[in-house]
Amino acid sequence: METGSSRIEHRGVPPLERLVVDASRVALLVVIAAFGAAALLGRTPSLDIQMLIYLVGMVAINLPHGGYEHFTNLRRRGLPFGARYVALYLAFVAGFIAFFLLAPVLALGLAFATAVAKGGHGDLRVMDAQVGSDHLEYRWQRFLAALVRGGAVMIVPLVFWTETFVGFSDYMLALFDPALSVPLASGPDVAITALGGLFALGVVAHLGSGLLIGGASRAWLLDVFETSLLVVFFAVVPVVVAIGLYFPLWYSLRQSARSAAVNRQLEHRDDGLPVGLAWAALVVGALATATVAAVLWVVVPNPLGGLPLLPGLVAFYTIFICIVALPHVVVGEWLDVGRGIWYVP
Ligand SMILES: CC1=C(/C=C/C(C)=C/C=C/C(C)=C/C=O)C(C)(C)CCC1
Repeated sequence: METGSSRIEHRGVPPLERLVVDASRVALLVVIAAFGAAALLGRTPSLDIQMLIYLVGMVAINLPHGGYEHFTNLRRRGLPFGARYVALYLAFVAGFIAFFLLAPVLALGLAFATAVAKGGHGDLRVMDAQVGSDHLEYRWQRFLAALVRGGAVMIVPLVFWTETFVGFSDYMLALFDPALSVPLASGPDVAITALGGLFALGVVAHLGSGLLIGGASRAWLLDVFETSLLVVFFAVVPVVVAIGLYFPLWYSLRQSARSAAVNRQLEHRDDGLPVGLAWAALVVGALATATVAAVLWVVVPNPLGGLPLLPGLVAFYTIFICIVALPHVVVGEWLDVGRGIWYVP
């Protein structure tokens, strides 16, 4: 089935959006160079600094962007639709919180899958809108592309930063029960090696099939570059910083470029809401998000996992963001068949 054509004319992409996409690539390159050089000099920043970078990147930059994405998705779509969307969203949030309380280890697996789905699916739509996806002709190719780009966010750091990855995963489980730990060793582990091997195979299958089907097109070459960039980024940059900078510097930047490109193509560029109402929608959204965090804090047995403040906050915030990110993907994209949060006309 033919699904993969780029739906926005790339030659006509206005410079600002192209600059923003370029900026996301440069940002990752700069971070790779900085942390690569620091590692060579034996001066990698302390874990405390890494956790601060994570919290600032995720709370101050990534979270507001998430609110903005819902706002741009829901505007002009009418009240009944918006109400259904919010109700479903809250149902998924409540369901995921309940899942964490009942089966924390499985729920943590779902949280990691959410990060993969959000990073991968979101990036696929950026390729459609900005980078080019002509080499992804079939649905299975698009699925593989999303799996590889999203997989880079979780599987590459699991392989290269195993101890920190497993350690923080245990911290996250400690919110629910301090005795729990992930069913993986912290050293070299068969399951981790197998997952890494499968991921490498996925990269080869994704880029190889793109080349066989579409030839060495500009879109394919850019895909090779960006996929390699993500893999190197998550291999070289310590995991806490890598994930803490990926979402603001890659995901949010590129989604804002995508939505700017899409808005430019839409007939009515204004949001159809009086200024006061747009403001109110954003404030209500922010308060609702804060309420989810407060509810989570109250229902979770140990909100900071009995840990010192910084690791406790990283663990709590990560569980929280995964809980609100799951419906972002499921309700905002998969169930919203008419448009979806990563809309590309
Ligand atoms: C595994 C792991 C982490 C997990 C991060 C995750 C799972 C982030 C998810 C973010 C999402 C879903 C953002 C959406 O906008 C940390 C805390 C970096 C610490 C190191 C190990």
